[in-house]
Amino acid sequence: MSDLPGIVVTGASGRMGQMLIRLIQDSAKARLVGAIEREGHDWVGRDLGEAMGGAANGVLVTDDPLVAFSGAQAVIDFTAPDATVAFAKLAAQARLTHVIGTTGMGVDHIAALKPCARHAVIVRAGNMSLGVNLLTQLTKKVAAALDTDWDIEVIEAHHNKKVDAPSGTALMLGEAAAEGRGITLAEHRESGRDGMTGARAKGAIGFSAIRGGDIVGEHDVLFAGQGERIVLRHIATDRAIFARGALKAALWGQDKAPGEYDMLDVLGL
Ligand SMILES: NC(=O)C1=CN([C@@H]2O[C@H](COP(=O)(O)OP(=O)(O)OC[C@H]3O[C@@H](n4cnc5c(N)ncnc54)[C@H](O)[C@@H]3O)[C@@H](O)[C@H]2O)C=CC1
Ligand SMILES: O=C(O)C1=N[C@H](C(=O)O)C[C@H](O)C1
Repeated sequence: MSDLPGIVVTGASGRMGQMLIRLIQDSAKARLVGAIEREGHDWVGRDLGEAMGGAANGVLVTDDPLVAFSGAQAVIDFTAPDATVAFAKLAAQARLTHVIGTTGMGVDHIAALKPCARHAVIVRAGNMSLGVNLLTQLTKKVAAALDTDWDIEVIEAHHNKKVDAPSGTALMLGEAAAEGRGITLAEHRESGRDGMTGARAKGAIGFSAIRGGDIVGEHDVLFAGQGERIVLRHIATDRAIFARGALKAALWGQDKAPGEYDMLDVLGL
């Protein structure tokens, strides 16, 4: 039996699930000990390696988190909000580090994580990449330097299968801009313009979402002034950047006290 932390991946057949499984299998710092899919999914009960179109790897895909979590040290979860809350309760009982990449979480979902974080480490971020997390810091700094004569818009583009908008990353960037300005995003958020919207509210932080094709994820933070504009941009071309961040978070969490953390904590930014 290896001493390397054992990791479970939820949403194993998903875009991020498969990326994570490949990364962990190739890693010298962790081992893959479980794979979870939703009840009724045709991968459940199958060997994971074969389900992914390769050689058998001895990991059976299960829809039972209790089975998968026994003997694990961390779970990496890129699924859907309700599923993530259910996983958080079980991960807390098993004292596993829970890395949450799932976006589209509402206030109730986020509130439900609080009691879980009393028992286990939770690392949650709408974007696990180094580049985006650094961009949040730059956004905060620029927003702090400019007054409300500068309109702030977060523009994001993603593939045509994405189900939530604005993206988790866009919301992180919007929160960073709000923090820099010393306001709350909840009170100044403007999104979903259509029809006779009226003029832009001074001081609003706006969101625009593009969906199409296979775009991995692109984010601009636009500061639009009179006669000049500043654009801070991140372009993701490979989902591996998110998977690498998530694995880093799972390993980082192994010696931390229970609580809620984000990627700024993990990356030391
Ligand atoms: N934080 C970050 O860095 C990133 C976050 N994401 C987010 O991760 C989530 C997943 O993204 P994708 O992999 O592109 O989606 P996807 O749709 O390809 O995969 C989601 C998987 O979760 C599975 N699933 C749903 N409910 C489940 C349940 N109750 N139990 C087990 N499995 C369940 C689905 O069957 C599917 O295989 C989205 O919320 C997305 O926005 C995606 C990329 C990066
Ligand atoms: O759904 C995606 O694909 C992505 N989701 C995250 C988000 O909502 O920001 C991160 C990344 O942009 C890809």
